[in-house]
Amino acid sequence: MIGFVEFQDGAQGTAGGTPRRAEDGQAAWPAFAVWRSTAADPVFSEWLRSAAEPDWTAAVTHPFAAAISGGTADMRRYLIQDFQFVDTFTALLGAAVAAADRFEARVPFGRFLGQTVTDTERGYFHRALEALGVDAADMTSPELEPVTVSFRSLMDEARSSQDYSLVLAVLCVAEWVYLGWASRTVSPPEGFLHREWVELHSGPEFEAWVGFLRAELDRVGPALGEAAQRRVLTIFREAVRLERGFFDMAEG
Ligand SMILES: Cc1ncc(CO)c(N)n1
Repeated sequence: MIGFVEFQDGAQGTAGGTPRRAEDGQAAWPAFAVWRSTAADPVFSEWLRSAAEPDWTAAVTHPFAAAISGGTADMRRYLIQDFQFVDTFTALLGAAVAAADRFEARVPFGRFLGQTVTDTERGYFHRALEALGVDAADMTSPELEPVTVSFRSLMDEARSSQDYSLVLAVLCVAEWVYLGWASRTVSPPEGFLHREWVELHSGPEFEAWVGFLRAELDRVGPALGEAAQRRVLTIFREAVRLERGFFDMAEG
């Protein structure tokens, strides 16, 4: 039994200020087999993404994300918390290498893990946190915001499930949402803090990476039974809600 439906998001039932609404119950969304017969773009990843509205659009058009693109966002709290997100995200990428159902699917995860997250992105974090004057303690073990705790719990649930479809769903949300806001950047911001963060999440290579994650969901999702498809939908929606909440948290 998968326990990610309920997770720590504070006594008020919010994550980063985004209320959970009763009408968000997954039963309201049609099954993939039904939805597919009338959808304009009838792929599994689009079934998931459209079920995650309005949080999806709220995340990719979030004022904090727009402020990163515009070079004005105060990155300090956001990057301190995100470094802790990335720690768990990296472990989840390792789970994807382990859980993928074939060699050719393991390769992009391994490549992204080794060449991007643990290399380019790690370097960015080290330079950025140093430039922001973040001390060693806040770099390695800061006080976690509630939304960071919730997001890490969700990723840990997916990782320990060792279920490829669930691991994939969470990874795909994180990367697709980031491609969404970063691609809206009109002109590169001047300072490296904002500019490199946009560059890490946009451009042809990152688009191909998100394209791979979507294609994997489109490949394995339709073959699942209806109950398993619903479990993917539930974790996908929770991840999108947390992406929105993470930007709310960053805004303060
Ligand atoms: C919260 C969050 N979501 C997604 C990404 C992109 O991996 C990130 N760095 N942080």
